[in-house]
Amino acid sequence: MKEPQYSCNRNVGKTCLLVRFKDGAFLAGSFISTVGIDFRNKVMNIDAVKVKLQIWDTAGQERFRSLCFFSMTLPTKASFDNIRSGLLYNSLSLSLSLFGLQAWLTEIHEYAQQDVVIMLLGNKVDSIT
Ligand SMILES: Nc1nc2c(ncn2[C@@H]2O[C@H](COP(=O)(O)OP(=O)(O)OP(=O)(O)O)[C@@H](O)[C@H]2O)c(=O)[nH]1
Repeated sequence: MKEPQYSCNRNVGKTCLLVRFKDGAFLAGSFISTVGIDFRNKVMNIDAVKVKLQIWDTAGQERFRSLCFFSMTLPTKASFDNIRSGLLYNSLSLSLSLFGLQAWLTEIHEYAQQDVVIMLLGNKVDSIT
């Protein structure tokens, strides 16, 4: 199962949430932007069946966006064709991070399968002022 991860803006916490999900750790402090795209695998037991999740962590920065889409459209196994679901992130502490979601939705619907499942996640709930 391929489970990519999308977002609209940088610095909303995509990598942190992914690391937390995979390793149970939180990356506090210094922050390094994702360049292009990154992958992480996690094997889970669901109803006694072993399922391998492949989660893609995309770049939030506009200047790395074309690299990210280039990687996704390469004619390899890791391509848009294999996308089963997408996670759209926004930071609840930054109302601006909602802008740009439409662009990601358009890309997903253009390239991914018709029945792709999309989930909207709100992060940084602790930083709402
Ligand atoms: N307060 C708070 N900070 C967070 C939370 N999640 C992540 N951060 C911080 O937000 C910063 C950015 O986190 P990343 O996970 O690198 O963000 P990203 O969306 O992957 O960034 P790009 O790769 O540039 O798109 C880091 O300094 C994290 O420590 C959260 O839930 N609360």
